[in-house]
Amino acid sequence: MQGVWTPESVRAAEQRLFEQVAEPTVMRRAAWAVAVHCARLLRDATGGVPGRHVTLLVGAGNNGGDALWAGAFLRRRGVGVTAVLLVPERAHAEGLAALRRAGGGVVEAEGAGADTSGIGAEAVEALDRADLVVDGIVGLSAHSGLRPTAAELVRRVEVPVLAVDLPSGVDPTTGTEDGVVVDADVTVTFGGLRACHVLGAGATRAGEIVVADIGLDDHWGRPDLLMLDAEDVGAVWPVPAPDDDKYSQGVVGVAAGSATYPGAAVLTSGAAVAATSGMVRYAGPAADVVRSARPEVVATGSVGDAGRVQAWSVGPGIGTGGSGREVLVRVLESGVPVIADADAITLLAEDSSVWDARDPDTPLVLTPHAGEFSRLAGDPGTDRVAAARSAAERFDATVLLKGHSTVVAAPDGRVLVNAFAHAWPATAGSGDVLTGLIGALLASDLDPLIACASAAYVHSVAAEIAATGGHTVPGAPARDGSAGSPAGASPLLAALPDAISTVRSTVGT
Ligand SMILES: NC(=O)C1=CN([C@@H]2O[C@H](COP(=O)(O)OP(=O)(O)OC[C@H]3O[C@@H](n4cnc5c(N)ncnc54)[C@H](OP(=O)(O)O)[C@@H]3O)[C@@H](O)[C@H]2O)[C@@H](O)CC1
Ligand SMILES: [K+]
Repeated sequence: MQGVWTPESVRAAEQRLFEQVAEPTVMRRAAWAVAVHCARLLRDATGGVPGRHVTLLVGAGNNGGDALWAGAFLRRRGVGVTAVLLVPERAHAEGLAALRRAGGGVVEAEGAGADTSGIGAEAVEALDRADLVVDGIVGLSAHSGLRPTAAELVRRVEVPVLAVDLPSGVDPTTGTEDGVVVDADVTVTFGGLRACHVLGAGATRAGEIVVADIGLDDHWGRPDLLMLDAEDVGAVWPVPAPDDDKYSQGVVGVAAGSATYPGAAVLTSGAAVAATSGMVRYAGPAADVVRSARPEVVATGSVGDAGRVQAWSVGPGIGTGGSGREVLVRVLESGVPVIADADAITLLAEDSSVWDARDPDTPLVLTPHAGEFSRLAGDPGTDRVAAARSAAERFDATVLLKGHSTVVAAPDGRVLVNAFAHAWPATAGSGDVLTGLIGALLASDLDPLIACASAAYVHSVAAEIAATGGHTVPGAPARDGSAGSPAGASPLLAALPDAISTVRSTVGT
C-alpha cells in the first residue's frame, strides 16, 4: 500500500524536516536526485553525459531552485547547462549563483530579439540546443494554468523532459490540467507521492515517477490517500482453503439485464463467477440466457425466488422504469451488502423513496461514472476526491467514482485511488464486469472499500491483458492506458482469471 499526500501535508512534513535539517541542505538533496536522473535520461537518449546540453526552465520559486542546483551539479559532469528564467528578479538566488559559479549559462525567457510569441532569441537557441529539458517552472505552489510565456516555452519543447516534483500545468491537489501542460518522461519527486501523481491528467503527464529520498520519511503524517499495489490485492483476494466449499466463499446474487438486453446479465454474472470460487445466483428476466452462457450460475426469474445470498450486485441493464425499481427495492431491503451500479444509481438519484428500502445496517456500494455521479450528488467538479468523500459521507455508502483514475471513498473518510487510466465510457459493458467482481468480493466479506479498490485493480490488469494479449507486464498496468488496442467487455471478462492469478502470484515475492 502506498501513501499519497496533498500539497498541505507535504508542506507540513517539510516543515518538520526543516526543524532538523537546514532548508538549503534539503534542497540540495532534492536537486542531487534530479541531476542523477537527468544524467540517466541523457545517457538513454544520447548514449552519453559529458558534452550534452540540458536546458532548465526556471520559474519563480523553489521548484526553479531545485532545477538551478541540479544544473550546477550537472556542470560538474561536463554537461552544458543553460537556465531560461521566466521571472528573472524572483529566480532562486542561491541556486542561480551556484549555477553561475559552475559555469552554466543564464538567459531570460522574454529577453532580447523576442519573436511574435514573446520568447527571446537566446531562449529559443537554448531550447534548440537541448538534449534534455528540466521543468522547474512551478511545483507545489502552482495555481491555475501556466502563464503565456511558460506555456509557449513548453509548447516548443521537442526533446525528453524531466519534471521537478510535478509536471508544470497540472493542479497539485487534483491533477487536473488547464491549458498547456508539461508532458514529462520522468518526474522526480521527493519523499512520497503527491495527489497529482495519481489523479487526473497528472497521473499520465508525470511519466515515470521517481520518489527520491530527501529525509522526509520520519516526518509524514497520515496519508491523505492510499493506493493498493498488486501484492496488496493478491493478499486479500479470496482463495479457497482445502476445507472450503462453494458456499463458504460467499454466495453473490446478480440482479442485472433484461430479456431484451441480456448482455449485462451475462457480463455481471460471468465476472462474479470468475472472481471467487463462491456461488453465483442470478435473478431476472435473462435467466435462460445466463444459464446457457454460464451453466455454473443458479438462475431464477426474480429476486424473491433467488434463495439466500450474502451480497447483491444490482443495476446494469435493469432499466429505470417500474420493474427496475421493484428489483432494486427488493435487493435493498434484503439485509445483505449491495453494490448498486448503472440503472440502480439513476433510480436512486431520481426517486428518493427508493432509499427508504435500504437496510441502514448493511453496507451499500455505489459505482457511478461522472454523469451518474452528477445525477446523484451534483457535478463532481475537478476535486474528485473531495466529491467522492462527501458523497460517501452523505449517503453512508462506499462510493467508487469512475474516471481517468478511479477514486474510492468510504463513509469514514478513507480514500483509495487506482491510478491506472481507464477507458470506462469507451467500452460498453466494462462497468458490468466491475459490478460482478465487487459483488463477489462483498459476498466473501471483504471491507467494501478494499473490495472496490481490489476489484478496480484486477479490472485494470484484465483490461490490459485483453488489450495487449498479455504482452506487457501484467500486474503493473500502463498508467496511460496506452498499451495495445482497446478491447471489448467480452475479452475483458475472458482475461479475468489470468489477471487474478497474475496479481496473486505477486504475493510474497
Ligand atoms: N522548501 C524546500 O526547501 C523544498 C521544496 N522543494 C521544492 O519547492 C517546490 C515548492 O516551491 P515554492 O513553494 O517556492 O513554489 P513553486 O511551486 O516553485 O512556485 C513558485 C511560484 O510560481 C508562481 N506560480 C504559481 N502558479 C503558476 C503557474 N501556473 N505558472 C507560472 N507560475 C506560477 C507563484 O508565484 P506568483 O507569481 O503567483 O506570486 C509561485 O509562488 C516544490 O514543488 C519542490 O520542487 C524541494 O526542493 C524540497 C525542499
Ligand atoms: K515542475
